Amino acid sequence: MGIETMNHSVLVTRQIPGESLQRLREVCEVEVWPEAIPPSRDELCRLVKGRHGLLTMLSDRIDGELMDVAGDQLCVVSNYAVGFNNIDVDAAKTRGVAVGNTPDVLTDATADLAVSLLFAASRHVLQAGNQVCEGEWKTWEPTGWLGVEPSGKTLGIVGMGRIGKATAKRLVGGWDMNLLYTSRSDQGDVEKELGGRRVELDTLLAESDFVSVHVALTDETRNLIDADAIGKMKSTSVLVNTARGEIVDQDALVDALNSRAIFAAGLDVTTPEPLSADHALVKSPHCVILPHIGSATHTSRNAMSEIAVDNLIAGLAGKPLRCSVI
Ligand SMILES: NC(=O)C1=CN([C@@H]2O[C@H](COP(=O)(O)OP(=O)(O)OC[C@H]3O[C@@H](n4cnc5c(N)ncnc54)[C@H](OP(=O)(O)O)[C@@H]3O)[C@@H](O)[C@H]2O)C=CC1
Ligand SMILES: O=CC(=O)O
Repeated sequence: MGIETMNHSVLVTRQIPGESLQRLREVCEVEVWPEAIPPSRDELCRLVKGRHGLLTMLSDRIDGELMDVAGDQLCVVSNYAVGFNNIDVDAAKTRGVAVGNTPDVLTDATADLAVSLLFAASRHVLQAGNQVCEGEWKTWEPTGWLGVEPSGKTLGIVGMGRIGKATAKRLVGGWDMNLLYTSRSDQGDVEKELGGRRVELDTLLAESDFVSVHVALTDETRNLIDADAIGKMKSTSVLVNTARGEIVDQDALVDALNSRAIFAAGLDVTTPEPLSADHALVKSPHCVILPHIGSATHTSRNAMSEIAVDNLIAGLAGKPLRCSVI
């Protein structure tokens, strides 16, 4: 494979962890964007020209225009993520460009983070901790920092995919929660294992004490959790989103948190990313926001590097990708 691809040129849009880039350098010419901040659109357009392969991130918009700028020789785009809403897959299909992602290896890490956010939001973990850091911890207060508990309550999983299932497994098994979920596809195995019930979104929102969002971002799921949807939630409920910011209407969420229409929210994803420090959600005492760190463990990120590089090498050689989204 090395001989066939040796004169191929690949752009990697950020440094990635692990040793896998070394493998890539053995089979083709590699340029890695050296900075932590992603290349601008103009920079990306300049950098993709003449490349055979791209190893991209969520913040890189890979559309038909960019593929055309790259040129006809482009044969593979390998996304360093399981989500691939930043890539125009139809445009890639039309141009015969293979598209890969990194599923499974980040499922546990992301489900762990969803559970962490659920607890952080339910128990004011961030805000209470900040009180200590700011020297404002005066005394033990019988009525201070009162939160809500998941044990024995109802969990609503929006999108019973890999991460949705892993999150449900943790919370049903560990905290004895009752499970409701939405899914387009039949999930008989989940119901057998976890005893859940598949329901319409409206029912899930109305009956759940904790709602965790795990659908992929598509045209159908953009703003799925809008003002109307949030309006159906219980005033004591907690919303967690580790999927994509665009799935939740943030203005509606701000209103709901400010008016105490829901109890709290925990977000690993926002629109835009990064969210400015003066955004109402960041300021809200009822919201915990993390900087999109769902898959950020050594194990997951190293494994994602391996898959992303395997995808790229296979695509350059015209072979089926290890994990293809097309
Ligand atoms: N915060 C982070 O760092 C991370 C975030 N993510 C996000 O989590 C998402 C889920 O990942 P993963 O569980 O591995 O993916 P899966 O593909 O296993 O699950 C995606 C789910 O989305 C549902 N879905 C897809 N399209 C639609 C639609 N149009 N309408 C309704 N439901 C839809 C699928 O439903 P069905 O089964 O019916 O097709 C499925 O349940 C990723 O797409 C990504 O955005 C992932 C990893 C890390
Ligand atoms: O958001 C991360 C991903 O892998 O998708």
